[in-house]
Amino acid sequence: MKVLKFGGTSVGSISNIKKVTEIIHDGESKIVVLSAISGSTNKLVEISEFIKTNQQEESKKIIQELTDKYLEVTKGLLTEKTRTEALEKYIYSLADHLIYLVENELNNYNEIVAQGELFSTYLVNQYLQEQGIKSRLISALDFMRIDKEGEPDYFYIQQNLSRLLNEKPEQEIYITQGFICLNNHGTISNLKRGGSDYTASIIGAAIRAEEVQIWTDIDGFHNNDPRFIENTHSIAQLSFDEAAELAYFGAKILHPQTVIPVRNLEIPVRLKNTNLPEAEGTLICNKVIGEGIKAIAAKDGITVIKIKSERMLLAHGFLKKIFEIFEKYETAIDMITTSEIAVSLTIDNPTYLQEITTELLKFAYVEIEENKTIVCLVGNNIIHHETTPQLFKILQDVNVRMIAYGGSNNNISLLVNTNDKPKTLQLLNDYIFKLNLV
Ligand SMILES: Nc1ncnc2c1ncn2[C@@H]1O[C@H](COP(=O)(O)OP(=O)(O)O)[C@@H](O)[C@H]1O
Ligand SMILES: N[C@@H](CC(=O)OP(=O)(O)O)C(=O)O
Repeated sequence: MKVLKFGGTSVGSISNIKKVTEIIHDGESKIVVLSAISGSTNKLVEISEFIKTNQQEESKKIIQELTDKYLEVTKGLLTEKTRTEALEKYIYSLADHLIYLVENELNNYNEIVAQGELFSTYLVNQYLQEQGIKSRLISALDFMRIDKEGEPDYFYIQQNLSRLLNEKPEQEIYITQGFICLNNHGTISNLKRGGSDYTASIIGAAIRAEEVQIWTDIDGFHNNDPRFIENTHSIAQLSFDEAAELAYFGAKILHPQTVIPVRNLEIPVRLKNTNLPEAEGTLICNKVIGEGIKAIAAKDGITVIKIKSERMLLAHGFLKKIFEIFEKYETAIDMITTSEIAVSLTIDNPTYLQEITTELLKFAYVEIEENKTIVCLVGNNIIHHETTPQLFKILQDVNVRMIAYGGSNNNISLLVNTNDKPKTLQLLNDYIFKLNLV
């Protein structure tokens, strides 16, 4: 069985839902994971933010926009009166519920942001059934659960998912929600923004799927960020390691954790374009093909912490002391460079920056630099490849704050000012891809 995930844009309009239907209605039994209609999770997050600050008028305006969008898609998609009425009733009671939360200042973020996926799956399932397709909606809240560390609870997921699949076998399509889950207390939670890809790969691992497919609005993984660079191209094949590095370092097309559940089970992940199903897309699997730089990605919102101490010189245990502080505040470090008297490291989550700084100040000088971007070059055995030294030519044109080279054979990372990101991506693109260095 395959698992097919369709993102927000794929379910974001009537015409796209019809394209999704054509793709999934091929006679084979499958699990279909859907995200919320594009833009709706952002609106739900805004509602939650406005509840926090008790901005009732603003919240109600967004609730109205969401209601209008949901009604528009429903009316444009469904033709049977009873189904349309059931959906309309659902939409109005969702609006009433959200207004109730607003008026009573009840900010349950997790419950609010879950509504996008709950609606899109309900709608698409009704549409498929109206088309006479054998489709069944199974709620992610009946099987998808994370433990207290936030990791998928595979035993629970497998048991419950197989029970639900066996309850009504012989469906062509089992639809479920991406992103949402239960936590270890059994209350509603989620897999973090963009987490529907992760849902698909967790399900893929749980059922030992033949393949996990991620359908979006572009024909696979591109060699550079298409939002900043023109004429990027799709990469036919990436190894799990290469894809994981690119996703972690900002390639938005894939949630960073997606490859984790499927890597050891060797379940391939295929990235496909809903608007161009015939395009090959990108196959992510265990095979490593070629050497050298395959793609560039960039991750914003990086903070540098420079820790300086005269006594660092020859002082063993200095780094241990630093790392223990980051461990205490559960803050991951992405890049690190050292000199005789200073250590610079980067974090992408500044939640505990103040607390970390206070503890570091007890034994060192600390400088903080914000608004940095990690630009990451990825490819098999990149650090040994003969063409890689070419990339250092760009250093004369860009202000590079830090370089990580050799931490892994597949990755070279450069830290630059976020303002310089487009220029850096373009320069690298010109040097590497236009000059055909790979
Ligand atoms: N290296 C890359 N390759 C392909 N797409 C990328 C890359 N980096 C960023 N993107 C962006 O990722 C988008 C798809 O991801 P996303 O918006 O999360 O889709 P969905 O809503 O379908 O989950 C593309 O439209 C593209 O702009
Ligand atoms: N709807 C959620 C989950 C998700 O994965 O969405 P998308 O597949 O559209 O990136 C979000 O916006 O974060």
